[in-house]
Amino acid sequence: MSNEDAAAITRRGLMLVLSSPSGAGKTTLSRQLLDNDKQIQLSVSATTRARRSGEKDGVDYHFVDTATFRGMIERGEFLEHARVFDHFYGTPAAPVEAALIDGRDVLFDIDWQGTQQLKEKAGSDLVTVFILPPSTRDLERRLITRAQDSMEVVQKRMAKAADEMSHWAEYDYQIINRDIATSLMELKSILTAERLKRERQVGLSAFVKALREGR
Ligand SMILES: Nc1nc2c(ncn2[C@@H]2O[C@H](COP(=O)(O)OP(=O)(O)O)[C@@H](O)[C@H]2O)c(=O)[nH]1
Ligand SMILES: Nc1ncnc2c1ncn2[C@@H]1O[C@H](COP(=O)(O)OP(=O)(O)O)[C@@H](O)[C@H]1O
Repeated sequence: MSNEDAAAITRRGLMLVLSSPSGAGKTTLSRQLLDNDKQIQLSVSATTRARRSGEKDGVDYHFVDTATFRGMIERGEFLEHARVFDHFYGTPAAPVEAALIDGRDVLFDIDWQGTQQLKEKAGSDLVTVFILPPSTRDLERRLITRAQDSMEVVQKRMAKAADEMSHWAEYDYQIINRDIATSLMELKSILTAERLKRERQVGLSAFVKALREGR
């Protein structure tokens, strides 16, 4: 390797997990990060919940029925799966493995149960971020203005928010999502710093060796 190869230093892909109570803004942040950064791709989960308007099958989620979901569990197709709000959600393993081998990063929008399962499997490849709302009132307002769920579902999600937030300290980083542009900048900063970690830049020793030898 010569000095001109700095841009080609091989890097190990990382797994970036975003969790939050429903309505805190992780879908919005994920979409903006994915638009901004072509080195990271979304892990598209399978779910048994109904599709919301504006959501696309295969893009936001793979929308499946319960029998299909159970079949996927039985065939060992999930990296992790959990029950959230009376529905099943799971992360298909194959696309994640393919991306990481390729040195691409993967973004996960999953709950604390899934994060714990991934921690056991992925260890140091995992970077976890918890998104908090600025206040309870903002959280409720966001769930209502999203206008995608019935009032009953909104109430259910509010009731579960305290539970979900009790897991905040299990995450590496916490972002309070007041203003979306600031939160996006903070998230991008985390990703940039994590990518620069020595242990992720697996091609670095060869690069430095070449530098020291004047090649
Ligand atoms: N464990 C796990 N949780 C997931 C997965 N996909 C989504 N979730 C979580 O399920 C919860 C509900 O997601 P969703 O129905 O899209 O509602 P939203 O978060 O309010 O937009 C959120 O906390 C998601 O992070 C998954 O594959 N595994
Ligand atoms: N920083 C923010 N300020 C105001 N509204 C926000 C902010 N972040 C997200 N929202 C809005 O709040 C609602 C819920 O956000 P969403 O990303 O769907 O949350 P989650 O995926 O965490 O359930 C959406 O209508 C979104 O446009």
